[in-house]
Amino acid sequence: MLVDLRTEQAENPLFELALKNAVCLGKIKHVMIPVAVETVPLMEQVEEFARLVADPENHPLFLQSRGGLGRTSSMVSRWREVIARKEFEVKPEDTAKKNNLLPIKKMHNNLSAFDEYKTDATENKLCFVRESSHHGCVDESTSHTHTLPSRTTSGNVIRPGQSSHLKGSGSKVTDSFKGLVDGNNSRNKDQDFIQNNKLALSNIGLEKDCESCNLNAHVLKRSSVKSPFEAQRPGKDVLSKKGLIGLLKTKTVAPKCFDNIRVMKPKNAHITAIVGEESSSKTHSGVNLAAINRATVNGLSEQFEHNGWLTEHLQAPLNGGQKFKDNDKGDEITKSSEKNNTCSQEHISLREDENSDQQKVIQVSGKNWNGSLTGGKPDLYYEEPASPKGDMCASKTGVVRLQSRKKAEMYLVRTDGISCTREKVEDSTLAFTHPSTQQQMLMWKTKPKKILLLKKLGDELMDEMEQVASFLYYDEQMEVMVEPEVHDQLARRPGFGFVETFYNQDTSKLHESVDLVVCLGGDGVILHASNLFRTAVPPVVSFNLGSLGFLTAHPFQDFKQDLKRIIHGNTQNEGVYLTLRMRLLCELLRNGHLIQGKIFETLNEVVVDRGSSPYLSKIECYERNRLITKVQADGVILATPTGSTAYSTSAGGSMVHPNVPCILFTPICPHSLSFRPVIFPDSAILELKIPDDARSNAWVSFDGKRRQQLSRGDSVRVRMSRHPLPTVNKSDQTDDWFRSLMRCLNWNARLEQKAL
Ligand SMILES: NC(=O)c1ccc[n+]([C@@H]2O[C@H](COP(=O)([O-])OP(=O)(O)OC[C@H]3O[C@@H](n4cnc5c(N)ncnc54)[C@H](O)[C@@H]3O)[C@@H](O)[C@H]2O)c1
Ligand SMILES: Nc1ncnc2c1ncn2[C@@H]1O[C@H](COP(=O)(O)OP(=O)(O)OP(=O)(O)O)[C@@H](O)[C@H]1O
Repeated sequence: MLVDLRTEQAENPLFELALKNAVCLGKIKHVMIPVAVETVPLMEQVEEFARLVADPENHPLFLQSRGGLGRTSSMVSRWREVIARKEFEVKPEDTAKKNNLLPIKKMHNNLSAFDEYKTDATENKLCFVRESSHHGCVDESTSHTHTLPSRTTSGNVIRPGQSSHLKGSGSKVTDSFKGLVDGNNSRNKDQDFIQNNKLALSNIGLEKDCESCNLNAHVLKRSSVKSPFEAQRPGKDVLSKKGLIGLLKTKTVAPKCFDNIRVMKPKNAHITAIVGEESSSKTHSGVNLAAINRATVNGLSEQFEHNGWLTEHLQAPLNGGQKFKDNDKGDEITKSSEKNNTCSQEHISLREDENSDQQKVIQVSGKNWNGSLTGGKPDLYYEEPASPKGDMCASKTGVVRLQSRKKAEMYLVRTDGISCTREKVEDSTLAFTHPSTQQQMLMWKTKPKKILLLKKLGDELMDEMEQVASFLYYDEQMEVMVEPEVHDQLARRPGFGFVETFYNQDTSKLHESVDLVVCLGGDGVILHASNLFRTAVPPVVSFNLGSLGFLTAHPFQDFKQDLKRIIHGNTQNEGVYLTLRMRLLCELLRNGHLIQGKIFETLNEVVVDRGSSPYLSKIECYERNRLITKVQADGVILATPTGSTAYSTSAGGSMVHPNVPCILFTPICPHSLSFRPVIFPDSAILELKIPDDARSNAWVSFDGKRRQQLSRGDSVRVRMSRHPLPTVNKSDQTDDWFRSLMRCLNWNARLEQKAL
């Protein structure tokens, strides 16, 4: 069976022809699960795929799209999630025991969506393999923790192929899958489903590949990783060059040398497409994808005329019935056996009736095709005959010279420590497909209900608090929650009995009930809000009632209209923009061991300084256990992009747009002229340690609070937190940021130069 994810036309008309014919002859089942380019498959589509895999009648099964666009890998990785989740649902107790996991309900409480997929689908191993999908190969990857966003695409209908035995399977699919998920009495069916899918998974040789290329370094034991988020961080040796090279060695990839004719060939298949001539084709074991006796090549001539290579090289009329001649020299294009591809004696023949442009004939045949099998799995390959080695080109002097137009081909291997993908670089051109950071928009799926209203400390701003609270309760029918100290005052006032509160001592569950946080005050209130939410933070909207208010984008006088827009935005089909502000997760360590309860989330920065000691502080700085420098200074600031405009700026650090994923490393008065602030990527894991030979202890503080001493041998380990603080933009993230720079820091305010 061929499962086809394409929505676009195939580049290669031969492939389409071969496929149509094979389907008509009932030699292959062709199922379309269309996924638009640069989107990921919907869950129903993945479930449909899993169902197809579960049916042994569909084996061997090929999954194809077009290369380098990520659809096959998304499908495979989501497919694995489905199997894993399915397995967990079927035998939650066994699986949970095996993995030391919480039952799924409890997991819901404690973990986020992608945590839920922590199962034993690959026997606690995560390994990564992906064949280049440019070659229509079976594509494998295991990004278990990747919960890809589901997107609505047009034409998500799952269409069975023309093959009669597939007719009507579309509706059955959903039902049967539903049965598998819901019914207790379908337990055996469930187990078959899982078993068959797991079998298919092992058949594509993931474990084998890992072993064969000595990829132990890339295999993570899931059970040893407490949080899947942690698991996403590359371990020390996960990115080892040796491992990656080993992985690549096991993969054979046909060279791309013939851009405009690519013929997809399965193992042992014989592809022939002939107009007006009978040609027998053998049926081999395995998928008979392209076994074609006869095909009408409608419109082929036109397509070929527009296709570079052929247009250039096949202008001369060719003799009917003759083997295709290379230019006028009459050489038959024959590709001899290549060691790696074991593709021997394939012929590309193209015949054209001398007198008619309309009767171009193309014949592609391959003998002794062995395909390229890695770990026993079937691959589809493009048969790529030889192409001309260079291009004729006239120089200015009129001399015609031969210029090579072929650049070295390359792959891009990406890994996040768990999964690994290998992509062939199109036309050897390294390019970004999209920016890595984008503006985020908040749209409520259901209307928000509960609002946490915060104000700056003290008796100030009680009137403003009343105004906002009554607007939210009486006009917008919201539940309003305030801090205990404010509650003591507000709840006593007539008409404010509705306000609720919480226990300051335990705010760990606060994020589960609060939909939106409204802050009244300056930047300090937002820092305070950040401190209240140690894990996930609801969206925060802040009205400026402070002195500086760099982070408080909304003027207080607009509070009614802004809150309405935020609360009802989605019903008018327009969301509000958010800035996801990165926070830092900081852990205190003593002699390399975590100190219980000493974990902090900071929005601005963590500072290690000399405190009241008159001596220079000596701080060792490590990045992933690699000593990067010994600081001799008043201290070091590790700041987020949000914090870059606070203390870090005062110490000479750059001001960084809040959407840039990075960590700033800024020294405070370093006693070395060469020590300049640097910026690390957000993947950095930094550690600031007080060495044993330091003259004195140091101090550490988090957003200017929770200050504590660091003794010799103590350290603070800092990394990006998985929980950002989302702030609602007044306009958008860039506009808000520059407005704050100008309003609060008088950025680039200078009397303008007069004209001469
Ligand atoms: N020399 C300095 O610049 C210096 C010294 C100590 C602390 N701070 C900053 O103060 C922060 C704590 O703030 P606080 O309100 O609790 O103390 P605070 O009352 O001392 O306020 C410090 C000032 O920093 C401003 N500020 C806070 N976060 C900011 C940000 N992200 N961008 C721009 N300005 C910001 C505040 O508006 C306030 O005016 C610390 O996180 C630290 O960044 C700065
Ligand atoms: N509800 C609160 N509970 C406890 N501390 C708070 C609360 N609100 C603010 N703070 C703290 O009070 C201090 C002053 O906060 P404020 O909102 O006035 O900001 P600020 O830092 O002075 O900023 P700005 O310069 O923008 O006015 C900060 O240290 C802040 O962390």
